[in-house]
Amino acid sequence: QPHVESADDRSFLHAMFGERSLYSLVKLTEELQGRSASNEIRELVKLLSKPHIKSLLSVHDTVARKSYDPELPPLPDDIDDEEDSVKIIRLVKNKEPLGATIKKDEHSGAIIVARIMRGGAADRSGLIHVGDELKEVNGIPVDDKKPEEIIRILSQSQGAITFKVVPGIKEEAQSKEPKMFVKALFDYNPAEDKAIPCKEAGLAFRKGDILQVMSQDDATWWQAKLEGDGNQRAGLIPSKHFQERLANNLSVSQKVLSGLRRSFRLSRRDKKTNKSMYECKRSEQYDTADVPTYEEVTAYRRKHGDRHRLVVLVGPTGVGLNELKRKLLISDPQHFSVTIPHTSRSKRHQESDGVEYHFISKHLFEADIQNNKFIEHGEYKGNYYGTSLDSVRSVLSKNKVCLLDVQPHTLKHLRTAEFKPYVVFVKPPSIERLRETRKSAKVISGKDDKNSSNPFSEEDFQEMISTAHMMENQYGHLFEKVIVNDDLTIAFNELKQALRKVETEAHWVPVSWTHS
Ligand SMILES: Nc1ncnc2c1ncn2[C@@H]1O[C@H](COP(=O)(O)OP(=O)(O)OP(=O)(O)O)[C@@H](O)[C@H]1O
Repeated sequence: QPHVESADDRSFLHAMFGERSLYSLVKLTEELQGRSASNEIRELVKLLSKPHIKSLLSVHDTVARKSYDPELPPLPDDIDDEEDSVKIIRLVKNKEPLGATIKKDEHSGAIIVARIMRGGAADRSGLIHVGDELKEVNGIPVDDKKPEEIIRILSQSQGAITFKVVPGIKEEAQSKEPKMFVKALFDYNPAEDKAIPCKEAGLAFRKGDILQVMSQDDATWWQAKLEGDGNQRAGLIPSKHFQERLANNLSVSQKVLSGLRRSFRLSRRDKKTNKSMYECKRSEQYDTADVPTYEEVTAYRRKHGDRHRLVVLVGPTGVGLNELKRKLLISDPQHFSVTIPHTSRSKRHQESDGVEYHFISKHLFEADIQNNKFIEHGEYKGNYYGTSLDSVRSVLSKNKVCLLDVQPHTLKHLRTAEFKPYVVFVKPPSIERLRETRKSAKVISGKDDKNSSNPFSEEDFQEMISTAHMMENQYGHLFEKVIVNDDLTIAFNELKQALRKVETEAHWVPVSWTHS
């Protein structure tokens, strides 16, 4: 043909007509038309005319023609020189949300892309950016629409969505993936949060969860992922600052409420003498000061020969802290140990200094209180009793695991790089289970001086449960492990296993504990 001029075209046609497959196809067509009588042929015709075979062939043809690029709307002929350059973006939407939020600019009234969620569909496309101005969605102008209306249009559309945007000013190139991990110290559910700009974009988490913070660009809403969750998409979480403000407003009402509750039974009793010890001031009990938000953490694994983390047991009186400590000590006396308390009372003759107690003078005891040498101290019948920081150090320096039970308000003083406390909260089971399991247990009463031990009363159980509740509310964010002391053997095994894990496996600790 005269119009086939170039040598390239000619050699292409020559090669195509010389193709064996084309030859076979032509032969096949002839055969099919000529001999329609044969059963095999009829069957083949039937197979080839099935819709899915047809669509397979059609897909093949589309791919072979490379015609899978989106068909863009034609460019308008009369482009106004004054008009900003626009970008036409076509995204195919599946069930996954787009992962972008929009807002109306207060001054210009323009619809602006406010956020792109890391790892979401919009982010992965690389086509939409924060600051882009949205002009049209599927050909519908959006300038005059409210963000909610636009969201409705988006959520109703399926398949390909075409956006017309005016690109915003280019953002700084994203720095490499941030690696800040935080432990959440509160529960968060975006569905119940009135403040969040978009509930669907929120990330729900529980107290104790580890979050990887992906972006802190926004002062009120950070973007984060749950650690260890396969999901690559980040969600919105309240920033530390924002949560602190919220929580501060809340805690005023909480304080009023807690004032109405019955007070703690404050004593940790001296088992030998049944003394009430370690009273704490009411102001101290309610002094949480720092609002629990997030704590920056890092992975930590104890190296062989390193000191052990201090094991701190917390729980309401009578829940079984001493029982659990005793069982641990018996199970491995070489490994576990407890502190020796100080007292200002005089030594009895069957006692030895440094065994039952460190016996010191009242004067020295008072000086030590002044110098903050005690974790807890108290007075009973004119004598002081207390647990010193040095008594903990002494156990740890022998490379033993130190078991300590304290009032929860002392936790914040113990949370240092030196002690790295592993805080276990021992919780009572339901009141029904308390009645069943504690039938033969004795509450060692410190209320009278007669060293009496009585069975638990119904009131003891109720108080145990309400105190546990209160402790969890107020200090729950500091507990790394919660053990319900229902069946003693089960609780003990759970504790022992948790302690072994902490000694041998990597886990999260506050960043400040690792660079000292
Ligand atoms: N799981 C359990 N089942 C049955 N009895 C239990 C259980 N745990 C503890 N007990 C019993 O309950 C009583 C109180 O326990 P324990 O003295 O260990 O409590 P505690 O938390 O140390 O209390 P306190 O702080 O007042 O000294 C003891 O008689 C103990 O044997």
